[in-house]
Amino acid sequence: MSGTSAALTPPADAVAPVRHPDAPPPGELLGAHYEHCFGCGGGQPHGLHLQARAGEGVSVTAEFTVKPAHQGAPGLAHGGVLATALDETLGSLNWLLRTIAVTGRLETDFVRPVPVDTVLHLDARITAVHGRKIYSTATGRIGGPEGPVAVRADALFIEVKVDHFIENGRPAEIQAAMADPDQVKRARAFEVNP
Ligand SMILES: CCCCCCCCCCCCCC(=O)SCCNC(=O)CCNC(=O)[C@H](O)C(C)(C)COP(=O)(O)OP(=O)(O)OC[C@H]1O[C@@H](n2cnc3c(N)ncnc32)[C@H](O)[C@@H]1OP(=O)(O)O
Repeated sequence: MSGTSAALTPPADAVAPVRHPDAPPPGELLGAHYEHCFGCGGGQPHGLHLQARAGEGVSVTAEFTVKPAHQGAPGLAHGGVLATALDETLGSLNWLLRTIAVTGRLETDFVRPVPVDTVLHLDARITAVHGRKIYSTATGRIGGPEGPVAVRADALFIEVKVDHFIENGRPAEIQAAMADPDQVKRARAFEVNP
């Protein structure tokens, strides 16, 4: 069963997404937006270590290998972990717009069970933009990039300013991030008109 709620259907006056002229070229790895991100950071031992790569237009591809730490049922990936993989891949699309945005809504279909050691091949693209609202869709396939769909999602991301993190994040991590020149550089790469 699948279906997209009205909140994830772009309004009639939504526009097509525009790839930023300084977006990484197709094929380039995007890298982690934050070292301690559970989805993409190298500093999380049990994280997903998901690696996203710029695609054509406003699209990305990504891979995530399911590890024993990601189990829900014996030998199978936890659904919340698979939703995280979709969320992270969809979030990385904002590199291509150079916009900072957070997930407002994520609707996920779990189509097939995903065993431990499986490589999940993810593919995501932005479908429309309406003001601060960014509409996107993703699939995760198993057995190869052209294999059967195991999970899919539609999402709505909402554009925010860097202040969103500064005002809401725990001060210790915010101060550490702001003191790290690499982190500041990565945050800038997301900003519109830096
Ligand atoms: C220094 C560190 C830098 C790090 C940089 C990289 C970070 C990247 C991280 C990526 C990590 C991976 C990704 C992650 O894990 S991101 C982490 C998970 N997400 C969050 O924590 C977000 C929590 N939510 C919020 O902060 C607020 O609710 C936001 C900011 C989203 C909106 O509150 P705000 O007060 O700003 O805006 P608004 O309420 O006026 O709404 C605006 C418009 O949006 C529409 N709307 C809103 N919500 C929904 C909804 N649920 N369904 C349908 N529609 C919704 C709303 O109707 C309105 O539409 P319209 O009336 O205009 O038509």
